[in-house]
Amino acid sequence: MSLRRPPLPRLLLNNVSCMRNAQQILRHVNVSLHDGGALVLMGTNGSGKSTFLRMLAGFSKPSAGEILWNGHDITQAGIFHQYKLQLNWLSLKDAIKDRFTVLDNVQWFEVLEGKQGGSLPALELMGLGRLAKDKARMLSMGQRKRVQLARLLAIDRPIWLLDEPSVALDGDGVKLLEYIIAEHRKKGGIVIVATHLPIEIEDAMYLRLPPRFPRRMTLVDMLDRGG
Ligand SMILES: Nc1ncnc2c1ncn2[C@@H]1O[C@H](COP(=O)(O)OP(=O)(O)OP(=O)(O)O)[C@@H](O)[C@H]1O
Repeated sequence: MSLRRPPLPRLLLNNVSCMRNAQQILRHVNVSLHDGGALVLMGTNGSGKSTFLRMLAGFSKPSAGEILWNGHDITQAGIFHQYKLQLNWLSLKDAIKDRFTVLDNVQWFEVLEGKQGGSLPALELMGLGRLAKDKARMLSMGQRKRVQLARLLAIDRPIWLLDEPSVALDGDGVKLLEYIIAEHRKKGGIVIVATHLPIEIEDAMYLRLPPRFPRRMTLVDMLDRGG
């Protein structure tokens, strides 16, 4: 009988902490993700969800602990070079150029990736096929978010880091988002989502980040008391 070692997690956060502006934002976070895994980050405003994603994207480094990809520390230059090619990052800043067409706004990302032919089908899946030739300045907020989601599909990298991906989406848009996340995971992709809004992701791990400051009385509390 051969004893096989369990596979390494694709991503492992080992006792990770993170400082910003000399303040401790994240403390002792431990997470392991295998192919097809999903993690949902929840927490109040300022609790550190975006900081968590930024650290995974390599924009900031852990102040303690380590982030391992295939068992290698992502902060090592040679490893980071390979690791960053695995990442697809969706943030509140959409990097959409208003002067260019909706299709161009997806296609450029695809071309930079050395790929072709995926942009129009991705826009069609997101319900924007009809607008592909229009200038991006015509888009509503929800449509801009759908363009960002079309980019995820056209670029097609394994690790998705999604910061508030459902903001501005209508009900159908959220269903589409949930669908593409599920399909991505079926192919072995990993999805990490920071969100305030409810999202259905089967068998996802949930990490609720603690508030960073004691909660003070707010206008909402006063209104509640008055009612
Ligand atoms: N560029 C920065 N420099 C220093 N501190 C920052 C910076 N950006 C954010 N912070 C601080 O880090 C903390 C966590 O911010 P972060 O954006 O990660 O929270 P969040 O959970 O994503 O919040 P939200 O729900 O409002 O998006 C906040 O207290 C914030 O003041």
